[in-house]
Amino acid sequence: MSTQTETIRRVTVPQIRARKGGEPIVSLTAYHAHTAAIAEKYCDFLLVGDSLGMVMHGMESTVGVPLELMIMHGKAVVRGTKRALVVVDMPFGSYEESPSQAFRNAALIMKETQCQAVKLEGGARMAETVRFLTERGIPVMAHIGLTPQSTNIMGGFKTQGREEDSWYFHIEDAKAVAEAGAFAVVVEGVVEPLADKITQAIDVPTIGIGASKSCDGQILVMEDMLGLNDWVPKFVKKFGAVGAAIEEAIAEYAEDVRSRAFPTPENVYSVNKK
Ligand SMILES: Nc1nc(=O)c2c([nH]1)NC[C@@H]1CN(c3ccc(C(=O)N[C@@H](CCC(=O)O)C(=O)O)cc3)CN21
Ligand SMILES: CC(C)C(=O)C(=O)O
Repeated sequence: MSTQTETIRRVTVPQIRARKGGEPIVSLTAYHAHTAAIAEKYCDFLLVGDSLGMVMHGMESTVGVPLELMIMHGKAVVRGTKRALVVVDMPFGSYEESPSQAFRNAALIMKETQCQAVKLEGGARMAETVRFLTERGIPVMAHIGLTPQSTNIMGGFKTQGREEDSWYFHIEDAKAVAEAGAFAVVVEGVVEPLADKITQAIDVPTIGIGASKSCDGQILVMEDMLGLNDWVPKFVKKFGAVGAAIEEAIAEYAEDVRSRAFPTPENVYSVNKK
């Protein structure tokens, strides 16, 4: 009898990179082991996004998210999955200072969580860091357009590229990170013709969120597309009504507790018969 167990291989970075111009790449954010296990049945990669600070922890932006929180949720998602590539976001303040700061924290994220790649925000200004990490064994997913960690500079979460004269800079950002070795680029919150131009300008996949179907793949915050959050950005399509389903179940539970309809005999332990 063979003692070898069948190993389920995770999707790899080169496999994602090779999907440029092919079948759209499917991805979602994931913050917990159980939802990640469901999502990986249908997704090519899962992102432990720093949006978790807002979605799970009630923060007003992603600026306050600590590295430890990213590591904690990264571990949960890696433990809960077998097949999907897992990317963990580098939080604000953990990588911008220097390439060596970025390497130290990215290596910590990878060692602690066993994820396959990290994501960081920024275009041309982060190209040197993207190259530094990639050359040292850390795959990097870049993130351009609307970069939420810069909310205090932008004065909110503002759609980018509404003025045509700004397109050049976004396209240069995409080229800079792709040439520096990023294996994919998240393009967030940009007008459709710009998303199209960015996708055509680089030879690695673009992963769109609020960036139209021109991109090589799509990502959404899982809670948004499930219909768990009341307010969602315009670019979200709600594919479910999970918030309503949770409320219905909790209301029924409360009613059953108050009327003593729950627990029922099936939910109660019995004494051993002598
Ligand atoms: N739940 C959730 N979903 C997300 O997609 C998400 C987060 N949180 N947190 C981190 C960032 C922030 N994101 C956001 C948040 C708000 C808008 C927003 O208010 N957009 C306006 C457009 C404003 C404009 O046109 O300038 C909208 O009406 O959709 C966009 C992206 C995307 N990310
Ligand atoms: C919205 C996605 C792309 C993200 O960066 C996040 O979840 O933090």
